[in-house]
Amino acid sequence: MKLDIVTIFPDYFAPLDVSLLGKARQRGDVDAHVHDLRGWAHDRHRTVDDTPYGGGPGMVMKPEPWGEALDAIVPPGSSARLVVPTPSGRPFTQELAGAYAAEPWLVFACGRYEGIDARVIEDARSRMPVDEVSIGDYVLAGGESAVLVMVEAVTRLLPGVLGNAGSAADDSFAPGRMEALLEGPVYTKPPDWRGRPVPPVLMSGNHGAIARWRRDEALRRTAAIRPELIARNALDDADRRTLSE
Ligand SMILES: CN1CCC[C@H](Cn2ccc3ccc(-c4n[nH]c(N)c4C#N)cc32)C1
Repeated sequence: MKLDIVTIFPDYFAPLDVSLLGKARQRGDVDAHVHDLRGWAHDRHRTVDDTPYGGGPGMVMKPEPWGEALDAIVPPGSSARLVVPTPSGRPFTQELAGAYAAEPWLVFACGRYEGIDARVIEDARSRMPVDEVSIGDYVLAGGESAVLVMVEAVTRLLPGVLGNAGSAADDSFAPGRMEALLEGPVYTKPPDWRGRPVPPVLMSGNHGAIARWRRDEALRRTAAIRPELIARNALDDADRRTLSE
């Protein structure tokens, strides 16, 4: 997968060089490049913002630097999808992360101030698919944190990145039977810690009983914390018994 990120804070993306994603980059599974938008701002002060037409608070990101940046990064006819984080975007979900993991090339545009001049998105839509996406119902100061979240959620789904292909398939919200259940509790050594034992079933070696216990814990947690998600799952009689307890 090819990733390009345009931002006025390139240092924000130092985390892309660590952990699993850093290894994926070193292996060549992910070809990621971070671009400083100010490289396409040609005045002495490298200006990327100006006052909003119609008045109002704050500043708006000028269209010219963005237009030149996207022209330079995405040549006409290439197959990039532009992803623009914004609080007014469609929700970023595990399903969308899975769709993005199948894309050959994602370009992320990190806005700041009050956002990017709307004509930048309009112009980009004339030559590539553009998604305006939100990572949640709260307001950040810019798009960089959202891009870090999306890049992690997407690249962990790429073959070989997690190093344990089964993990992503068992995620909450991953397609499949555990469609939208919250993760249950996890445990590791020691078997007893501060007088708190690990649930005995997890050390029983009975894989059927372990799977049932894990699903029951996920059902109970989901019913308690996100009851609206229960209906999104294919429940069997055993599930319904657990939820009726
Ligand atoms: C007061 N104003 C309101 C409009 C947005 C201004 C800050 N900002 C500028 C660019 C930009 C990009 C994303 C986000 C953002 N916030 N929350 C989310 N879930 C996001 C996502 N994805 C926020 C952003 C602040």
